[in-house]
Amino acid sequence: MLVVQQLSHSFLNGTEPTRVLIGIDFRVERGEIVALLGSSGSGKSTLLNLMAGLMKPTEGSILIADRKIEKMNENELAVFRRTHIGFIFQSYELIPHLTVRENVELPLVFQGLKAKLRRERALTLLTRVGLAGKTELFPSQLSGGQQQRVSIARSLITEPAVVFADEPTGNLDTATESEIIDLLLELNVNLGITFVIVTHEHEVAKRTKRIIQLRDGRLVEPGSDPEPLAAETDVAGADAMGTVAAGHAGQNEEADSGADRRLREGEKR
Ligand SMILES: Nc1ncnc2c1ncn2[C@@H]1O[C@H](COP(=O)(O)OP(=O)(O)OP(=O)(O)O)[C@@H](O)[C@H]1O
Repeated sequence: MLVVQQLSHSFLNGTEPTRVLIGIDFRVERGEIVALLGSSGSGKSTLLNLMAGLMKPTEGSILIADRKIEKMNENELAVFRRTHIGFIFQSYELIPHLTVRENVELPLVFQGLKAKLRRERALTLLTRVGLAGKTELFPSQLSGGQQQRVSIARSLITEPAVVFADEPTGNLDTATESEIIDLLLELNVNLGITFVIVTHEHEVAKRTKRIIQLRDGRLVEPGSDPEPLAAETDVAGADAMGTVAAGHAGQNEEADSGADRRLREGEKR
């Protein structure tokens, strides 16, 4: 399903390569929900960027749905991300001048799906995440927790093989954080969605069935003492993944109607 094999990555700082990920090996099976836990600087964002194909690893391999991410070219990656990977960001990354429903429909516009079908699927998912009465509002009319529910519905609309949630509760208060994790767990159990939740918070990680912990670029062996983590938020990760949403703009030739065009233009702004 998701297989990370002997993954290492170095950044070139001046002439000296700095290794930030070293020999990472793990797999996430279909229908699993796992937390990728690590303190600031442990390498979470780098690993997420590699798994999403935003960077090529120095060594090793990543398979998602039996495709080798590091072997794909930019066009193949763009299509693969749109169809096989869902993203949930700390800062939601919703398009402000599109309605809640239009935001959720957006990934399907790029797949050329007919408006009626898109609408039906978006409404079904919005009902599923508890937003049946909010579909024609704009993101700014919703609370942070509700905006994150929209972003969760959007991440599921293409029925991706895996959903990467990058600090999904980083902007939320404790009670709302708990509700959002409840929703992810429920979607995992009842719809079989595969989630990888990237977090620096033990409280979030320990609610999942399995924790993959990173420390200084290496995986911590299960059973070893967890390291206390700094209470910092992962803005860098959300920013990096924001380029995924931005990367969609201009890649659509299939859409047909005025509504499609409005959605597309909305995303380019
Ligand atoms: N483009 C880059 N060039 C050089 N070094 C980098 C680059 N990006 C990240 N690093 C370094 O790689 C290490 C891991 O960074 P990364 O952002 O992956 O960690 P993180 O666990 O996501 O941290 P945070 O939670 O603070 O975002 C850090 O030491 C960081 O300074």
